[in-house]
Amino acid sequence: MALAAARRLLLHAGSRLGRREAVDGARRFANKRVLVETEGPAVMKLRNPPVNSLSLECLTEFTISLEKLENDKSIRGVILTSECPGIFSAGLDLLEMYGRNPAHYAEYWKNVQELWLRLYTSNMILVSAINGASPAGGCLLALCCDYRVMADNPKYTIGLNESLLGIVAPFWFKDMYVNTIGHREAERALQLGTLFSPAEALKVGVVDEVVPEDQVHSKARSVMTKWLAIPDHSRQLTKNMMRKATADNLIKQREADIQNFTSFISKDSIQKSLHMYLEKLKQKKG
Ligand SMILES: CC/C=C\C/C=C\CCCC/C=C/C(=O)SCCNC(=O)CCNC(=O)[C@H](O)C(C)(C)COP(=O)(O)OP(=O)(O)OC[C@H]1O[C@@H](n2cnc3c(N)ncnc32)[C@H](O)[C@@H]1OP(=O)(O)O
Repeated sequence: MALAAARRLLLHAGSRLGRREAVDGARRFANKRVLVETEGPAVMKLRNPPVNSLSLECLTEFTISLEKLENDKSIRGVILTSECPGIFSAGLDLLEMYGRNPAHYAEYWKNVQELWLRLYTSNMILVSAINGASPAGGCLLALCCDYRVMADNPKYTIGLNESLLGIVAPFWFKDMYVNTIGHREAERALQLGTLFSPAEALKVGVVDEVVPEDQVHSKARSVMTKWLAIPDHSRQLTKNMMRKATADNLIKQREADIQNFTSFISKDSIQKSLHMYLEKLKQKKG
């Protein structure tokens, strides 16, 4: 209920902002954690500092922005990137999965599923400009895209590292990984929780291209131009043919997946692992 109300408020605020900024001549709309520019190729920028973690609010704003873009028939493609220096996205917000109650876990997971289904089955062309670290849920966002361009900076890593946290990537994360890099590579990377450097990610196929950091956005734009030259109807039908079975696999068991997540994440042993991981992140500083 609370989330539905927040969603209505955000949609309303979003459309108000949209109108005001359009009057200013800049075609863009924004909510607090997601900025969308629709001048030229549409660009969606995550801005949830310090690390673009996907909190419930961030997920909601992201989903709403995507919905608005989908509803605008003049927008055929979106570049997904980050406004946080050095970070694409740190993935799901660990604080949404630690020390909360089962109802919260269920609500959070429903929203993670919702964003994934919308992104993965989007009719728009999605290109990610990966300009920073992209672990776990950050990698998931990138994997939803039709093409991934990553900055050539060895400090940036990408991959599904869940097993390093003592948690397990859900079957639909795994399915998408397998679809992208093949069964053997996915099996190894998932068990080891591998975070790939840009060069390794390119080699294994997690990303499609690695370019110097200052060229990530221009490359993403030129990729978009190429993809926009393909007729929408044939490209969309082809995308749907490639992705539908994977999305349907979650759709047919969404409720069971929410139950699985809630009971798994509520376990004392899992909460303990998350606590240790969060402590490790804190200690990294000191
Ligand atoms: C049987 C199975 C059934 C169902 C499945 C069940 C459950 C499992 C599914 C769960 C799937 C999970 C997916 C995820 O995405 S989990 C999140 C994984 N993310 C990570 O591991 C990234 C962790 N972060 C980092 O490695 C670094 O922070 C990063 C991104 C490289 C940036 O480094 P740096 O710039 O040095 O910044 P800091 O580390 O100092 O971080 C700053 C600040 O942010 C906090 N923080 C970092 N990441 C997160 C996060 N993901 N969520 C929340 N908060 C995060 C960090 O703690 C610091 O906080 P502080 O208060 O100390 O300032």
